[in-house]
Amino acid sequence: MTRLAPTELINELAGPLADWLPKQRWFAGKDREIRAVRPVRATELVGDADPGLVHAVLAVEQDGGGRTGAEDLYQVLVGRTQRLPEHLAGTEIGTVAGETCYSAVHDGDLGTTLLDLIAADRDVAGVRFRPEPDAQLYPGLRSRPAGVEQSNTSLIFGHRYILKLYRRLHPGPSRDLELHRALHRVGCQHIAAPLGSIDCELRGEPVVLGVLQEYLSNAVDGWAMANTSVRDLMAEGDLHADEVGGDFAAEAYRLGEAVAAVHEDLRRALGGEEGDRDRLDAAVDRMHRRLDRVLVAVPELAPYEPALRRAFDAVRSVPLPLRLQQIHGDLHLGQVMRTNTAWVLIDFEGEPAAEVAERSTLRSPLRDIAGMLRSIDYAAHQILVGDEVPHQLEVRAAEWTERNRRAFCDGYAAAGVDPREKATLLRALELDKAVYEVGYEHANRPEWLAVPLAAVARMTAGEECA
Ligand SMILES: Nc1ncnc2c1ncn2[C@@H]1O[C@H](COP(=O)(O)OP(=O)(O)O)[C@@H](O)[C@H]1O
Ligand SMILES: O=P(O)(O)O[C@H]1O[C@H](CO)[C@@H](O[C@H]2O[C@H](CO)[C@@H](O)[C@H](O)[C@H]2O)[C@H](O)[C@H]1O
Repeated sequence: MTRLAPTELINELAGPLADWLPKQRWFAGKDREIRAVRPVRATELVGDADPGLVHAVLAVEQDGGGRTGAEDLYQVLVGRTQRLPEHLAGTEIGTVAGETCYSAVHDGDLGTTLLDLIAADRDVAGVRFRPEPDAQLYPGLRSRPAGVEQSNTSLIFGHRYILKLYRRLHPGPSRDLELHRALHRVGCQHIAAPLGSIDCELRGEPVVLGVLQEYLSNAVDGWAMANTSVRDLMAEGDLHADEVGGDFAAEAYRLGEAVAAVHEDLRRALGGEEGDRDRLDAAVDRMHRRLDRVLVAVPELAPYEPALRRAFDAVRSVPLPLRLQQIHGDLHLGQVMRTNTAWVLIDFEGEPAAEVAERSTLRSPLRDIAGMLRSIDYAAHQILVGDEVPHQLEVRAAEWTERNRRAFCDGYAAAGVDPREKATLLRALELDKAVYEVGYEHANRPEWLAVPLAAVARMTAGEECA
């Protein structure tokens, strides 16, 4: 079988890729016209069989959004075949030189190739497939794509492994992999064990393309669990949060303990330092800048601006010392999973809004706590969005939130320092997160904008507003 060489294939496929990319959930530049798609590198992983498999890194040039000429890097896996099986029909990208090209992450047999290459510790033309030193891998398992595709694409292998393939690539070390490795080294019980990785060099720098992890096959994510509890409560409008079957407080307590343990493990593994007044001021300045940006996009936030700025400025005079260290950076209920035995934190990529280089700056652990407290508030209040809400249910939502936020802080305090002791900083961090959420919901889920806006209103109630 004579085939186009991989780079030639991707060059020929550039037009169809430009149509296909914006339809993918993980494609970050949906709002800007694509000017060009070029292969930065293309590697044949399966060449002598049908289907074949090509690994490619694309440079996608887009205009608009004030970033004219900006180029982003994306990872794609392209399957190529003479005859696309019916079950893969929806995955087609285009046809080139008589072969149908399709998104290979949907092909369970091609997924096996990735696992087998990691297990065999192979290099293929500069793409390095590595097992972690202590990993015992069983090759040969077929893959299936994880149901939820978000910023990246994850493949699940039986009940054993999950391989996260990063889509938008950022040359340089992967925070997600580095922190998982560091936590695993100190025996952290609240992460999924890292088992392998895929990387290559791009523009002279290493870039992590994928991370293989232990698959938590019996786990439920925290958002789903909290929602079940809230629904149970709402269905029983006359009962209090501690009287209904689905009470979440014991889980919120355990979650607090788990987050404290991960913070302690991060300190043991990677150290920390004491923040000074300058660092505190820089953090406050970042809060103000974020508020400036979000106010432009969402004028509904304007009435709360004076109270928000006061809450941020209050941080300038909080007593030192302030402990800084590596933290999760993007902690919310969707980033934690409950297995039969423990809460596990996933996805240590860091704060989505921050530049990649900035994400590894040492931060206050209170930032993670603020993220989780906001998430508990979200779980109770998003369920009421859009309906004429009976007062009774609003009271129930407030009770649920209060009960579970308290339980979470109690759990954290039992295993570490009580976050409520630093109330001024915690309040400012929560408000900063809520401002971020206002921007996020406005851009992504406008129907949920009311959730963080109402939270800002509640948290600043009683204060003089604009
Ligand atoms: N180790 C794991 N075991 C089981 N499911 C997982 C694991 N890691 C992630 N997931 C599932 O995959 C989803 C996406 O994972 P995540 O790392 O957050 O990827 P993304 O960067 O695309 O958001 C999670 O919400 C969770 O449902
Ligand atoms: O999933 P990511 O880590 O990329 O985070 C983004 O999406 C989150 C929504 O999935 C968003 O989280 C917000 O909504 C959650 C409920 O869906 C809630 O639990 C969080 O508290 C709230 O911040 C997150 O802000 C955004 O960065």
